[in-house]
Amino acid sequence: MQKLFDEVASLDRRCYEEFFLSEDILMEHAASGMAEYIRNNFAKNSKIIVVCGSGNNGADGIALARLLHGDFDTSLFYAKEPSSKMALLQAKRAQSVGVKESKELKDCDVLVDAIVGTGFSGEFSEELKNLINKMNSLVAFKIACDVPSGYKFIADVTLTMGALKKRMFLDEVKESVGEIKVLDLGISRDIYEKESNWSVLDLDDLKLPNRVKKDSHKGSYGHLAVVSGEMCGAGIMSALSALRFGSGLVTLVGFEKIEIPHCLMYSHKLPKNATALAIGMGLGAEFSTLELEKFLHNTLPVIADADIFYMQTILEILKRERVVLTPHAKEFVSLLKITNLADITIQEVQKNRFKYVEEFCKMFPNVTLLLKGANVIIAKGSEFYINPHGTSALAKGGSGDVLSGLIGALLAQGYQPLDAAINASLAHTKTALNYRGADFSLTPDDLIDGICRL
Ligand SMILES: NC(=O)C1=CN([C@@H]2O[C@H](COP(=O)(O)OP(=O)(O)OC[C@H]3O[C@@H](n4cnc5c(N)ncnc54)[C@H](OP(=O)(O)O)[C@@H]3O)[C@@H](O)[C@H]2O)[C@@H](O)CC1
Ligand SMILES: Nc1ncnc2c1ncn2[C@@H]1O[C@H](COP(=O)(O)OP(=O)(O)O)[C@@H](O)[C@H]1O
Ligand SMILES: [K+]
Repeated sequence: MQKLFDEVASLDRRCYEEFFLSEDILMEHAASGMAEYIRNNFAKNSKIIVVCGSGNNGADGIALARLLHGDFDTSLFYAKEPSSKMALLQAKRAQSVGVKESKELKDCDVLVDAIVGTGFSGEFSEELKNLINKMNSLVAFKIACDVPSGYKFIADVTLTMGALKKRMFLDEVKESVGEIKVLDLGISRDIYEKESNWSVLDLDDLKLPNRVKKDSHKGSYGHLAVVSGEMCGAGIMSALSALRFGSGLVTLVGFEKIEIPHCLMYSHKLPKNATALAIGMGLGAEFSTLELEKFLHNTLPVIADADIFYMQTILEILKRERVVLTPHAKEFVSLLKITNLADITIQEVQKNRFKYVEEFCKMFPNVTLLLKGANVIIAKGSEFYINPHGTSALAKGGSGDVLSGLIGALLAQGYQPLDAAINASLAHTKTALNYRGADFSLTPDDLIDGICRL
């Protein structure tokens, strides 16, 4: 798990004021970290172009060019003339050791974007927009210095300074950051960072529901009841996922007898020994509100998904002690509206995912919220996690039903809701990553099958 920060300027300030590390020392480490990455990954004399802006992000880039000069065919391209104190100093140093300046951009081995970093806000001029488009079109391995400039540069890797920034994990930013690596700034990252209630999950954080008890039987591993609605395939996929993820028993609950796989059970009533309930997937208009509420006359932990976010019944579910909600952005819009928290568009949610998740959790501190997307947010109370390991292979109808089944399985086996959501989400994305077929071909059945190889 790695911590996430809204801003790092205050962490830098602490370095100057409490650790007596100057801006120059920090910058030299930032540039050395980037140089080390290039030295480790590219042959001597490779052609490197560093595109620099006028501020300290540009200064990082100029320092990098100086460090590589002599061992690599390095040139500096000034998108804007240096203007910050450090950029002017770095330019003087680079010039005095003979770093070349280039007036045109061409294909190369490595293209470094050091136009702007975390100090930039606002809009680029047309000229800079065109320059970034040109950079994106070049054939080169692309490195973003600290952050991709304006999140418009499309990087293969972002070498970020000191700590991870939250903004890098917005869904739309996933398009531009590439792989993210954190560089130390002259002290260990553990000392550089402060406390944060936001973290990024690592795949290694996954704890599987491995069976350690020898003297056990199916009843030892819980019983998930999955409410089966109009689109019964959704419930079946959830139920099969739950069985694969260790739930001792899984029953589909509905009014109509449907064809189901032989490993599942079917009932018109909630089983007496159910230990968790999954509700919402493929629900459609199958049940009246009254009928739905019958399923909720108990204190079972609940995983609520999909259609339930458009129904008033969700307000009852929110009062429960153990509950996980798994909306995607559109369903979250409805949830925010029903709860009177906000009346906004999907675009507004996507631009402000962190803010609305925080507001929702403040209002419903008992609820575990999992907001789906390219980067999944999982939150409860004042604890916030991001799972960035999913890929667009998951962008297919039914992927979410599998996720709800995985969460249901862990709830049924006694996991606390936040742990259930975190571990199921990690299992979901790890299974997709393990898939060996073409990325467009992953089906919910492949996901369910892949659970057994975690
Ligand atoms: N703090 C530290 O010790 C450390 C800092 N570090 C590094 O510093 C970076 C932060 O540097 P920063 O604060 O100088 O800001 P930065 O991201 O370069 O952007 C500001 C520049 O943007 C420019 N600009 C503004 N509007 C613009 C526009 N529309 N279009 C184009 N340009 C525009 C503006 O130009 P001006 O208006 O002055 O002409 C100004 O010069 C950080 O990301 C990391 O890389 C590391 O070395 C670690 C140690
Ligand atoms: N581009 C993507 N990158 C990573 N994960 C994705 C992407 N698109 C979808 N997903 C994941 O796939 C799942 C889709 O769920 P959902 O939209 O509810 O689908 P459905 O209801 O059809 O099952 C979510 O877990 C989501 O985070
Ligand atoms: K940059």
